Amino acid sequence: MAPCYIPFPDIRKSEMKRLIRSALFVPANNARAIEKAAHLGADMLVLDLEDAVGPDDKDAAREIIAGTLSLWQSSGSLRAVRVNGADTAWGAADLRAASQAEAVILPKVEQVGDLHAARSTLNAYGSSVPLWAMIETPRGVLQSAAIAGATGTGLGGLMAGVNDLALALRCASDQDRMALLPHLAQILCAARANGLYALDGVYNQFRDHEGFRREARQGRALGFDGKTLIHPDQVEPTHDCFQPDPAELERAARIVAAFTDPANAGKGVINLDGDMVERLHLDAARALLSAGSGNDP
Ligand SMILES: CC(C)(COP(=O)(O)OP(=O)(O)OC[C@H]1O[C@@H](n2cnc3c(N)ncnc32)[C@H](O)[C@@H]1OP(=O)(O)O)[C@@H](O)C(=O)NCCC(=O)NCCSC(=O)C[C@H](O)C(=O)O
Ligand SMILES: [Mg+2]
Repeated sequence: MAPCYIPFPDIRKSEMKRLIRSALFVPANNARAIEKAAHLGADMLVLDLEDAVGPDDKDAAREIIAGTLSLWQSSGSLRAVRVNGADTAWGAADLRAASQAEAVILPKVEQVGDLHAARSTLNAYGSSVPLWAMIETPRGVLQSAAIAGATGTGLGGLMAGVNDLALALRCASDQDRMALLPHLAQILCAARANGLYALDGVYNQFRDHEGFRREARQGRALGFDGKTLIHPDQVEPTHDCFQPDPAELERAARIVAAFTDPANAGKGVINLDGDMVERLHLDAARALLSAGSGNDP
């Protein structure tokens, strides 16, 4: 399966970036899931050495990284490894073993120094693999602007870790995530300000398909590029949700047509069916249409 590329839907830039709507966590101690993951079409696969693996299995889990990366080579997915934190007994060895991946996910990033430390360790192994930071503690949320600004460390994106965050905040994660929304918005804003990917947190009730779709739509409305996932059933609905729907494309085409109309030549703002539409909306509409067509805006 070939990876999908679209222009990053950031209207300030027209660079081509890989589409990452779905990032599926796959426990490193689950051989069946690792094999199955290769055929699920997720945009990113994350071999998880951290929370999905108990302390007794950590060393064995690390041993299967190279084989898994090779098994996933033809999957078309971006192949990532989530390592244990640098403050654990396993973090340093994990980082070394993960240096051949296409992305390394660092859990519970709380300060810029966490990124610099990981980068210099990886550099010492000759690896320029991009880093992704999970923001999942109150300190991490408060520091998210500084963390996201450390793009010189090869930072590619931020992921919201809603389970750890809700636990640490002692807040509820039900009621449409009302208590988490300000923190999710802060993570999103930090990523957007620095041109990074931003992925929403996981949805634990993997048999509740309607609830999952509702939460995925909410994440998209917040501005996230995609969602982190825990189960194969969540891949397809995520892809459905995180791409422009026909109504959005149709409206974008009408905005472009309206500004192309000679009657509107030179206007900065127009009336389109009772909505005020500005030239910034024109730029966004062009970006959306070219994302749909796979061309540069
Ligand atoms: C949640 C699960 C334990 C459920 O597993 P299971 O009971 O096996 O579910 P199913 O019987 O419905 O599984 C159907 C088949 O799908 C395969 N499967 C299941 N999950 C995955 C997966 N993640 N990737 C690939 N394949 C998967 C099963 O093997 C079945 O296959 P088959 O036998 O052929 O039918 C399980 O889904 C699971 O372990 N999920 C991942 C959990 C995980 O990684 N957790 C840690 C990351 S989330 C996190 O930490 C977020 C963050 O840090 C935070 O703080 O929020
Ligand atoms: Mg976590």
